[in-house]
Amino acid sequence: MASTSPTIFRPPPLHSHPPHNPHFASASFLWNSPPPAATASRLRCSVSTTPNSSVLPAADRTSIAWGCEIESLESASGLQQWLSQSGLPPQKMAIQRVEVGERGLVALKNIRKGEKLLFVPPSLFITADSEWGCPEAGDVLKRNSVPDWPLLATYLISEASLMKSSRWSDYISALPRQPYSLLYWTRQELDQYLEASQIRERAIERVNNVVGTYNDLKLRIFSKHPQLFPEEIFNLETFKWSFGILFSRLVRLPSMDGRVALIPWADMLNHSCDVETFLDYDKSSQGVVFTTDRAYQPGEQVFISYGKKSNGELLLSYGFVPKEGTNPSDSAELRLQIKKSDKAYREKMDALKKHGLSTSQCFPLQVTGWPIELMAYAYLAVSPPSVSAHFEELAAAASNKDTVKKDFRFPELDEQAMQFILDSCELSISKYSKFLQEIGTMDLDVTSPKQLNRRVFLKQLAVDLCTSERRILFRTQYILRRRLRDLRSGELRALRLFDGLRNIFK
Ligand SMILES: C[S@@+](CC[C@H](N)C(=O)[O-])C[C@H]1O[C@@H](n2cnc3c(N)ncnc32)[C@H](O)[C@@H]1O
Repeated sequence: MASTSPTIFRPPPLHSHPPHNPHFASASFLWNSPPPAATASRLRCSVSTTPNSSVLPAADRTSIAWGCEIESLESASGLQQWLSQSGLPPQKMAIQRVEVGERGLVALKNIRKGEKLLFVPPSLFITADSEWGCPEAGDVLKRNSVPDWPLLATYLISEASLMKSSRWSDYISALPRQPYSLLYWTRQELDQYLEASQIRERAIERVNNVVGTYNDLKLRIFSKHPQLFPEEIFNLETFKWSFGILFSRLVRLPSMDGRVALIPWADMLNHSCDVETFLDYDKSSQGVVFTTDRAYQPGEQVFISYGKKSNGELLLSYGFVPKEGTNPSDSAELRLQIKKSDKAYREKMDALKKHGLSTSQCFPLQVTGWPIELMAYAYLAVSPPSVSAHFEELAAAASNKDTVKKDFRFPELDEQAMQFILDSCELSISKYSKFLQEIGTMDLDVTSPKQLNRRVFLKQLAVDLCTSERRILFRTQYILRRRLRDLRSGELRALRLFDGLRNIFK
């Protein structure tokens, strides 16, 4: 895919574990064509540049002027009323305060296993084709071929700024004013709390992409149409909000060719690692539905799955970490590095480069094992210069391209490769353990109770994430130690047998 823009929302790094469920969208957008010369149309939109400051408590003046505090159910009841007036059929669930996810959909009646629920009609979807309250702004973005994600981010801000005159006003009022997302962590918080986890780098990359996307839109479009996109409304703070909303609520609909959409009402469902059902468009009922994979009784919270995501990925996009040991899709990234002192360092680096890899590479570990790509990388790392003819083959196998043959075997390198992975694993465990020990004594150093609450909350998330990632590393360490022991005792037995035979022949 060619990009003419310096700002791209890069697809998530390629992993070799099974593809994630497609329904909750992952960010991936490219700006494909250069913007045509802007043709000034007659501008007649007016956006409210004086946010309703009465909505915000004094301490939050820098925050955005729409959305709600998630604990409040007032806007949720406004949302339910508007939805039923706008074509949402009667529901077996209602928005309530819940233990998992703060607000969620709770069963009002008995719900059977295998029942279809929701039936949100397409007229209630927000997509890249939705009509703009300010059509001129939408036209400018479309003329500039802005991809779906930044287009939707701008759309949300544009509609939010129209307040009551937007057709989505009741929906936007019920969106969280500050979505739980790593986008809201400062760089210092990311460095401090996620020091041991590879999610820190992904979060920094994501923040940079959002900032880059906003700067790009500003340079190419907003600055050329200041009447349509005033900076008081279209600024980094509001973009952080709209991207936070998209990361935590945008849905990819497999039955609509992977279209991405915000689906009011359906986006009130929280995630559970115990269910597998997901949102999709149902052609027969012409609406977004999901089919329950268990029964619910009145009063129980109803869940869907946001996809087979690790705890780190859930924290990154949705701002929560499931309880330790409850997520079968959990994984931890292990960094493997080829030492500069390696005699074949250059040759290995060149082979890796050819396949889009480098001499320092992360691979996902799960409690059930590790990918074949990691093993190939480890073989390459421990290969002596005498087997340089195989470097290219191993580098190709370490890349996660489906087309590459992966049936390599180097039994003579097995022990060294496993020891290499074990050493990297133990190094990583020591980083997690040091962090978890230090965070217990970390000074929260704040004066306001609001700040203190936030710190305690972030600290807990960091502890939960690091504990779950370290657990996977411990499991990997255990398996590797056992295999190495078996390998060594097998070799020892073979050696004893050989000695025995030699003695007989003597
Ligand atoms: C699609 S929205 C679901 C509705 C959301 N609870 C609300 O009140 O607007 C996704 C957000 O819900 C929360 N959430 C979803 N599943 C959760 C879970 N299992 N544990 C904690 N929070 C969860 C997170 O804040 C996440 O960013």
